[in-house]
Amino acid sequence: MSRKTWAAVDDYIVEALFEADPALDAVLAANRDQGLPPIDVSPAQGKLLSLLTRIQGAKKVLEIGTLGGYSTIWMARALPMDGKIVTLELDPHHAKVARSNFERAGVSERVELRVGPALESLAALGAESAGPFDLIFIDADKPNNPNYLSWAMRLSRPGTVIICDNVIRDGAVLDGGGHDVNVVGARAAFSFIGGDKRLDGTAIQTVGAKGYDGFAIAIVS
Ligand SMILES: C[S@@+](CC[C@H](N)C(=O)[O-])C[C@H]1O[C@@H](n2cnc3c(N)ncnc32)[C@H](O)[C@@H]1O
Ligand SMILES: [Mg+2]
Repeated sequence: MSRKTWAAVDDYIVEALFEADPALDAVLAANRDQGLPPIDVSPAQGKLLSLLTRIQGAKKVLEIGTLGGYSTIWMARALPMDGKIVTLELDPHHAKVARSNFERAGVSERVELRVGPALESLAALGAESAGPFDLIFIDADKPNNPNYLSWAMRLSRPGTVIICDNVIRDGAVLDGGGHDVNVVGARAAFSFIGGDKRLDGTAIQTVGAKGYDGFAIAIVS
C-alpha cells in the first residue's frame, strides 16, 4: 500500500464524513501563506482529537505545541461554552499566526495562548495551580517528551487523558540504537508511559495524508 493510497483514503474519509469547513481551510491557507511548516495534524487526526475531547467530556485542555493552531481549533470547538484550552508555543511568529487563526475561527474566547519555551510556561501553570487538565495533547519538540509527560502528570487528575503525537515516525521508533533525536523522544514517551504505574496507555498507528506515524494515548489513574 502506497502513501498515495493512504492520502486518497484520507480524502475519502473527509469527503464522506466531514462537513465543508471553510474556517479550517482558511487556517491551513494562512499557515501556508505565512511560511509555517505543514506539520499540523491531518483533518482526520484533528477530528479524532475533537472526538476524544468530547468523549472525555473535557472542559480544560492543555496543548503543548501550537504551530498555527489547527489542532487547537479542532479541540476548542469540541469544548463546552465554559471550556478552555491553554496552548503553548515557543515561536512568536507561529503564535501570531495562531492568534489570527483563532480570531477567524471564532474560538479566541476559549483559547489561552502562552508564548515561550513550554517548560517555562508549564512551570508557570504549575505555580498558578492551573490544573488539573482533563486532556493534554503533547506535540512540540520531541526530545522534551519525557519532560512534558512529567509536567502532564503534575497538571493532571485521575482520569486525565494524555495524548502524545508523532511516536511512530515511519516505524523508526523500532530503532533503539539510532541518533535521531525525534526517535529518541518517541521512544522516551513509550518508556515514560510504560514505566509509570499511574499511566495505562497504548498507541494508535496512523497512515494518511501525513504519512505513517501515530499517537500514544494514556489515562491517568
Ligand atoms: C508539530 S508543531 C505543532 C502542530 C500543532 N499541534 C497542530 O497539529 O496543528 C510543533 C510546534 O511546537 C513548537 N515548539 C518547538 N519547541 C517548543 C518549545 N520548547 N516550547 C514550545 N513550543 C515549542 C514549534 O515552534 C511548533 O510550532
Ligand atoms: Mg504532530
